[in-house]
Amino acid sequence: MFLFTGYNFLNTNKDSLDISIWFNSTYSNNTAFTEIALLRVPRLVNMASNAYIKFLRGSGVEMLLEYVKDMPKVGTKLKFDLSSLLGALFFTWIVELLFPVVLTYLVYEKQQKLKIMMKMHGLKDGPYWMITYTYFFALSAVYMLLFIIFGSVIGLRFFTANNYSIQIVFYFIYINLQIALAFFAASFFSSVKIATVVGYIYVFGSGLLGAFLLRFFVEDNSFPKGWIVVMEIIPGFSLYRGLYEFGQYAFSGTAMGTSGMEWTNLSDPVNGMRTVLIIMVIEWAILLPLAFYLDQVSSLSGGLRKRLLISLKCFKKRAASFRRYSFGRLGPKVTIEMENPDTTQEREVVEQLLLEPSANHAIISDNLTKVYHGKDGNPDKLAVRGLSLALPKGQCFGMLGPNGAGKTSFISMMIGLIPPTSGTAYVHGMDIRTDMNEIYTNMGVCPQHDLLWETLTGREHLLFYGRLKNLKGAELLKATDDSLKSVNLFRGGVGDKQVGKYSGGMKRRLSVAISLIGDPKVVFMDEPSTGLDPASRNNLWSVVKEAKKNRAIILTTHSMEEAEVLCDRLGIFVDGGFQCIGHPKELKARYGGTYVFTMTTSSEHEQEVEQLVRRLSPNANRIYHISGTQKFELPKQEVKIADVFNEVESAKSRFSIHAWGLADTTLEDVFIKVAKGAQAFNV
Ligand SMILES: Nc1ncnc2c1ncn2[C@@H]1O[C@H](COP(=O)(O)OP(=O)(O)OP(=O)(O)O)[C@@H](O)[C@H]1O
Repeated sequence: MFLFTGYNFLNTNKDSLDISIWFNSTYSNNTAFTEIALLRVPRLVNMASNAYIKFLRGSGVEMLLEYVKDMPKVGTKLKFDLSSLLGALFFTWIVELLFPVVLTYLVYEKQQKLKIMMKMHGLKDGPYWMITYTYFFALSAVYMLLFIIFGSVIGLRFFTANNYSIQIVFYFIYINLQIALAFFAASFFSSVKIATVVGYIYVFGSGLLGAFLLRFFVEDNSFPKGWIVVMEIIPGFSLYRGLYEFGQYAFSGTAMGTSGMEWTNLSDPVNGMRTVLIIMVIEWAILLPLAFYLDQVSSLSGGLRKRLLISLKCFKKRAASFRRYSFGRLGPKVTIEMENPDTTQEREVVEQLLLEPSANHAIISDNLTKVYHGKDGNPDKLAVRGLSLALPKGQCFGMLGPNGAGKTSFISMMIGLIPPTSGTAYVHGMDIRTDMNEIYTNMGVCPQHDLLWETLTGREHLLFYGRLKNLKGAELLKATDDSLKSVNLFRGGVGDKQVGKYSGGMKRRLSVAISLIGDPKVVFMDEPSTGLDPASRNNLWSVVKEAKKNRAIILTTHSMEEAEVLCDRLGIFVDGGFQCIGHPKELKARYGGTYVFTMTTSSEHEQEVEQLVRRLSPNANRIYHISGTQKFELPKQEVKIADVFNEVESAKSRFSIHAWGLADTTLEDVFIKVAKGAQAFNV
């Protein structure tokens, strides 16, 4: 830096010194500024004072105290733009704040399985990405626009000095890169909490490192420029560098009285903006397809794991479609000791259907198997053992089974939530391993746990899923109203309340309505009536009864009553396989060829009760006995109901009977018998 100074000694008599000093500065480098320092001029005054003393007292005299007096000057307004100095770090943080917002939203949809739910109802990957990307782009664009407008309105040179078109191009490219980065990062997270923490650490970390590390290297002329470019590959750093350049040009403009960055300045050797723009465009073009690909193959998405190698997938798809319906069963046959006759019969039907396809069958499960691989030294768990099932249209099939039997695992494979370990299933002839996207367009799902957006209303959910099922205009509005009415969410504007304010039962009914909207031909319902009060449950049953007329429904339930009311066929599922399959009445007849006789007396008459039962039925079997209450199974062929009444009447005259009853076998009795037989109650 050069300092030019002019002295005009106006009066130098013995009494007073009158002097004018002019000063100005240049920059050390005439290609562009490198640094700007505030000028300090007391030295000039001291030099003039020294010269005056020497003039009066001789050249040997020296003024002892130097630098004590500031330069007298006229009052000026300090032109100092704080934003230009602080800007880079502060504005990096402001711009980057959108990153954790986008990331958290994407991971939330994945964690809550909302994304897979949307896919299950027919939303394809392409439109999902386009809609989500456009939404975040619009959000970011509005945010950045307000950022520029606000900064300009309050007059910060950081915004007003630099050419607006450069700023707009820079922010446009950066927000695209930031969204692509969020999509990319979302593939690696399955927990919203962790994603949020990591997102904010990235924002603050990259800003601070940019300000204290990158900036240091940028300003150090000896640091290799190539390394700076490598560092700027990190999007937070490229953002920092761009904002740093805006700040530098705006601030130098302040000092020099010129404007900030113009397009022509992009070719300045010290201006890193052009490199940053190029890096960001290339990175965006790489990150976006990479994120899409990772989303497809990532198992963390909670969805069906796609084949990692696309070529392998294509090969398998071709092979599978070639084998479909021609080679019979796929996958290794699971050996099941002493397979029961119902299962064997169902397996044979499936094999026949694979050889001679029938358009009448909506669902064919062929030897479907699921093994959960044990982690941390735990053994593998065979959750579904080579399940074969053929379900014609218009039938509601019920899966009953104790907890942990494998019902949810079976449904999850059928709806694409988890991949089968071996075997497969066909939905209207389409393979669940390869054609899930096509299957989704004709499938309705009511999952075990409600997958709903807390902030949307019930009606909005139905409108959204209705649109996914290609309903439009008046047809969509009618279907939505009908759906809300059918599940009792129409009256009193309940359907227009946010789902976050719904009770558990209301959410359940909405989930059922969603599974049926758009007339899907195959519907899976996992414990649909869980948590419903009796009135709502009855209402739901009539909805399902109506719905099953022209579609195939598979439902899992723990309610025998529900199974009996709704299902045309039942399978009792124990320890990964069916123990029996049949119509509820048929199962009751088969497994329940007995009446259940119950009598409660005082304890001293228990013996007499047992004798009474033996007289009625010599082969009666006592199944329950506790403090005076006994329960017996009486083979139907040995017992006449009239005899039972006569015996009880005559017993009443001999001892006191507190209560008694005779009941036909219920489905619950069948269930307990079958499940007990399979020794499944150790779960
Ligand atoms: N992700 C998993 N990893 C390991 N084991 C699992 C996993 N999911 C389920 N299991 C095990 O597989 C078996 C079947 O579970 P599943 O949830 O399919 O049973 P379910 O019949 O639906 O039970 P419920 O009626 O309680 O919902 C259980 O023993 C369960 O512990």
